[in-house]
Amino acid sequence: MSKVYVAVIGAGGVGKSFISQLNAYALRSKKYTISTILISRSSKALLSKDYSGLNLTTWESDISSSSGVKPPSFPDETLKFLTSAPGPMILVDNTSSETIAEEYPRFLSSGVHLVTPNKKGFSSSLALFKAIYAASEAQNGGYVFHEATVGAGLPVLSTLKDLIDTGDEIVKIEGVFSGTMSYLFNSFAPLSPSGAEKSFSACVAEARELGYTEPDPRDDLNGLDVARKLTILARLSGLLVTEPTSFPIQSLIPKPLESAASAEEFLAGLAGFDGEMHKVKTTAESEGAVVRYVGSLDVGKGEVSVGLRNFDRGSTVAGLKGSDNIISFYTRRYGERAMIVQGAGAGADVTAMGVLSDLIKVLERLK
Ligand SMILES: NC(=O)C1=CN([C@@H]2O[C@H](COP(=O)(O)OP(=O)(O)OC[C@H]3O[C@@H](n4cnc5c(N)ncnc54)[C@H](OP(=O)(O)O)[C@@H]3O)[C@@H](O)[C@H]2O)C=CC1
Ligand SMILES: N[C@@H](CC=O)C(=O)O
Ligand code: NA
Repeated sequence: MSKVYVAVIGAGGVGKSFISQLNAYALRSKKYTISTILISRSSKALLSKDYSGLNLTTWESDISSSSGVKPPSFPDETLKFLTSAPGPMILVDNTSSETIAEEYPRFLSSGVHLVTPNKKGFSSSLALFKAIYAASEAQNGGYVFHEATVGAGLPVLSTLKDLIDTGDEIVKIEGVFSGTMSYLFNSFAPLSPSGAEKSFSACVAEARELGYTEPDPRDDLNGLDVARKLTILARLSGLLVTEPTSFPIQSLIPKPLESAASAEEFLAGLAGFDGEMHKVKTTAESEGAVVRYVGSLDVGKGEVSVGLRNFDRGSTVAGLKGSDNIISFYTRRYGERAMIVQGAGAGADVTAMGVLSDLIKVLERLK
């Protein structure tokens, strides 16, 4: 059995589910002994100082007991602890922290492998994106996988890689890229209404409760989350978008709430603007359509667009359910009839599945 070390930073919705899936995987694996040496939240952490491994069944009560300690400083103490592990080391970043993402090149250069659903490293400055891949590709660099940064566990980035690696040309990628936006419009403006009409703000509260939104739901509603996903797809397709804000993004944040001091203040004020979204919905209905939030990347033209669009009631996009994403790849080989990936695009379990499958990809590549 090969012994592999894992450090988990971020144990919220996705992180908790990831740890539970990792525990089950470790128990059934006949090939790898997995030792989890760090689980860290923002102010409490569990460390296995002798590298023997933490208990993944009791970690949640352990971290809030006296075993929970102040997290090691990031990046210095964390990097030192990880690189002193007596075997291959995999860092799992389940936060949405930009500060952590900025240090990925340092960890990768030190031979630490990285898997993450955090979009920040791959969709902020182009310089950071390039530095991450350069560090990974350098001699003794760690592997990097981030499937869950687009479409959660759906095989979006692996599909894109397969298309490109086999010599296909990406023409256009379009669809519904946000589980939150999908849920909001599928519930607020459903194809076949059942029961009482729901307000937009009530749907936002539900999406948050279901764990679909970003830690701060304004990052979904301002369109930036979708813009980040399209930036990742664009860059991996060879279109070197400089920032996720380099193209027009339609924000659904009402102007007066742009200055809200916190997510809580924003959510408390949102109901006061339900009338605006109701108007958008009824305008679409009066044209026999439904409104949905979509994105499109035209690689040939170098164009990216993110925002609301009306869809014919018979279209596939109009008929999506729950938090479903749909991503259509138009390529030279797939021509007019796109290759389509569809399914739940947010939620702790489906995202954690994407993160764990990336971790397994790292394991399979270890010598
Ligand atoms: N939810 C989803 O459906 C999807 C999420 N993702 C991505 O997954 C990531 C996690 O999302 P989610 O689990 O929903 O978010 P949560 O807000 O539920 O969890 C975030 C976790 O990160 C911890 N954290 C934040 N900053 C730090 C830090 N500096 N050091 C250590 N821990 C830190 C938080 O600590 P504390 O517990 O103390 O607050 C919390 O445990 C995000 O990047 C998100 O974009 C991607 C696809 C889908
Ligand atoms: N907030 C995001 C989570 C996944 O990336 C979404 O709603 O799609
Ligand atoms: Na994915």
